[in-house]
Amino acid sequence: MTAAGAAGPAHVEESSLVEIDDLKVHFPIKSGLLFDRTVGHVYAVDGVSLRIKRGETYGLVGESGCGKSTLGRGLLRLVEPTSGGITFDGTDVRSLKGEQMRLFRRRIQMVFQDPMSSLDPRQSVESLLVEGLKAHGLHKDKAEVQKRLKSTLDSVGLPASALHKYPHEFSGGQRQRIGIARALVLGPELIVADEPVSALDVSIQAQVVNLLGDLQDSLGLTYLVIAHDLAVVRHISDTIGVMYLGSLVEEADGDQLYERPLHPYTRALLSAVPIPDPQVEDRRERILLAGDLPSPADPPSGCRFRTRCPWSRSRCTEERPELRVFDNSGQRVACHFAEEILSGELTMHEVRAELVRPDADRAPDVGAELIQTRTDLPAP
Ligand SMILES: Nc1ncnc2c1ncn2[C@@H]1O[C@H](COP(=O)(O)OP(=O)(O)OP(=O)(O)O)[C@@H](O)[C@H]1O
Repeated sequence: MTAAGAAGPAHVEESSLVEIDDLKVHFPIKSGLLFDRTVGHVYAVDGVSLRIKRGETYGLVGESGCGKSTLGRGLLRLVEPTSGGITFDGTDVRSLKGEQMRLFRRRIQMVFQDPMSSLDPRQSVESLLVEGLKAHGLHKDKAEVQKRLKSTLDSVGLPASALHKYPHEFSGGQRQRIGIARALVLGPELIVADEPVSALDVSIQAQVVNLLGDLQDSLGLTYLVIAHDLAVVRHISDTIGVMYLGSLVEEADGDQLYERPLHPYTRALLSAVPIPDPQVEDRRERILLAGDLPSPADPPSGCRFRTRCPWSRSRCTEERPELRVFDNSGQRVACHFAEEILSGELTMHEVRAELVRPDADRAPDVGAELIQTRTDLPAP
């Protein structure tokens, strides 16, 4: 039985387009004059299991360096996984070779963060779009190609005249539309969007997010959206996975994760997202994470998060928590003490939580206060 199969969310029984099982991507660290000695490894992805249902958006969040992009690239085998299983629509991706691999790549396309650096400035939009078709031998019928290019541009809200222009002639948002068109032109089933809106102005982000939603509805696409920003992922994701130092620490339906974050890392991430309602914003708890993200070349023993966790106990040093089903809601969490933390039974130790109390009788700058110990932590 697979790891996720053993302890997977309710949606495992539904049709999964992507199944990732205990995936590991370890990059060797080389040394010596000829860089021929392996002196260690960067554990970029270190045992991730997840399912992406056909037609859904799976949002993967976590701080920079936690392994999100490597997971996305490993799925396409743009980096070769060290171990683990990847199944796409029932096909074992890791066993594909040559022509089979080429055909598979057409079914999954990537959209990158910075359209300016992912689009060659010397190529016209037409040439950028035809490039993918050429790689798959789909460029021979010129009339058919023109029809395809124009309808693809139309689907991303760009006029046919854009074909003869160059990337620098477009705004950031339009360039990202070209990046999306380039992914769409091959008719993929899954799009891996790596920080698709992070390089854009906030006012433009919503337009691109809406476009992705419209395309999903009209074309039945499945998305893996990678982002460091929970606010972006919340609006588009059916399921959200939270990554920390190469591992998935929590997974839940979008609303569930916001209503009842279980993992201390998710709680800390959510406590940093601004809430538009000033009354709620004033009352809520903020958890400040102590210290920096440890190096993925030298991860802590046991729970990877324990060095920054205000609730960690000795068991966390000794035993790495499995991603397990929390209750019959399907929410999964990798924390030994999720139940005790949620109920308030477990005391934070050496807490560094920034708290604004609802009944504060102090000046409004109380947010800066650091409290030492708090036992009655409410669910955020
Ligand atoms: N080709 C590589 N060789 C060696 N180390 C790598 C390679 N690619 C990524 N890494 C390392 O793997 C870790 C995870 O990187 P990754 O880019 O997947 O993280 P991320 O969460 O996507 O962060 P970001 O949002 O900054 O891209 C980082 O420590 C990174 O330096």
